[in-house]
Amino acid sequence: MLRYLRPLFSRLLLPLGRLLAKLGITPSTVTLVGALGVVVSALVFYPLGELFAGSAVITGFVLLDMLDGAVARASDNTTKWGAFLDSTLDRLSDAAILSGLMLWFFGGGENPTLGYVSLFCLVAGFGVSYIKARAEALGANCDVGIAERAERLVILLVAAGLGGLDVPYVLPAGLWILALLSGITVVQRLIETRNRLTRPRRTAGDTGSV
Ligand SMILES: CCCCCCCC/C=C\CCCCCCCC(=O)OC[C@H](COP(=O)(O)O[C@@H]1[C@H](O)[C@H](OP(=O)(O)O)[C@@H](O)[C@H](O)[C@H]1O)OC(=O)CCCCCCC/C=C\CCCCCCCC
Ligand SMILES: Nc1ccn([C@@H]2O[C@H](COP(=O)(O)O)[C@@H](O)[C@H]2O)c(=O)n1
Ligand SMILES: [Mg+2]
Ligand SMILES: [Mg+2]
Repeated sequence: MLRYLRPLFSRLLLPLGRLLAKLGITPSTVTLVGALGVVVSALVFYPLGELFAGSAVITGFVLLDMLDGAVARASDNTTKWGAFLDSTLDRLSDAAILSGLMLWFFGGGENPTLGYVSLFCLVAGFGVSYIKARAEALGANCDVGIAERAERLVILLVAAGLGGLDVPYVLPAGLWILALLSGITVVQRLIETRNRLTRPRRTAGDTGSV
C-alpha cells in the first residue's frame, strides 16, 4: 500500500539527495548511518522502556532509508552493491527494533506474552523478506503483500510510540495486528511465488534466471 507513496517521497527527497551528493556524501554512508542509528537506538531505548523516545529517534534514522536511494540517483551512483547493502542492513535494523522490544517485554516490561508476539513478528518479517529475495534469485518477481517493510515499520513505531505515552491497548493491539498481517504476507508471497514459478507463461518483472 505504502509503496504507492514511494514516487512522491522520491521526488520530495531528490533536492536533499542532490545537496548531500554535492557535499560528497555517498549513498552507502547514508545507508550505514541510518542502519547503525536504528540498531543502536532500538537496543538502547526500548530495553529501558523508553518506548516513545525510542520510536521518535528510530523514525528519524529509518527515514534515511528513503534518502540513500535519492543520494544514489542524484549522484548517478546507483549500484547493485548499494542495493544489496541496503536490503541486508534493513534486516539487521528490523531485527534490532523487535529485539529491543523483546528485551523490554521479557525484562522490565514484564509481559512475556508480548515478548513472544514480538518474536513471531521478527521471524515472520524475516520470512516475508526472505521469500521475496529467494523468489527473485529464481527469476520470479514477488512484489506483493499487505504488510511490506514500510507498513510493518509504521505499525510498529506508531504502536510502540503511543504505548510509551501510556495510550491504552495500542501497543498490544499493534503487535497482534502486525503478527497477523506479517503471517498473511508470508502466505501471499508464497502463493505468488508458487504461481510465478509453476506457470508456464512468465509474467511482468520475471527474469527467468535460475
Ligand atoms: C500518532 C502518530 C501518527 C503517525 C502517523 C504516521 C503515518 C505515517 C504515514 C506515512 C509515512 C510513511 C511513508 C512511507 C513511505 C514508504 C515508501 C516506501 O516504499 O519506502 C520503502 C523504503 C525502502 O525500501 P527498499 O526498497 O530500500 O527496501 C526493501 C525492503 O527492505 C524489502 O523488505 P520487505 O518488504 O520484503 O520485507 C526488501 O524485500 C527489499 O529487498 C528492500 O529493497 O523505505 C523503507 O523501507 C523505510 C520506510 C520507513 C517508513 C517508516 C516511516 C515511519 C513513519 C511513522 C512512524 C511514526 C512514529 C512516530 C513515533 C511517535 C508516535 C507517537
Ligand atoms: N547505498 C545505496 C542505497 C541504495 N541504492 C539504490 O537505491 C535503491 C533503493 O532506494 P531507496 O531509497 O528506496 O531505499 C536501491 O535499490 C539501489 O538501486 C544504492 O545504489 N546504494
Ligand atoms: Mg534505502
Ligand atoms: Mg534500507
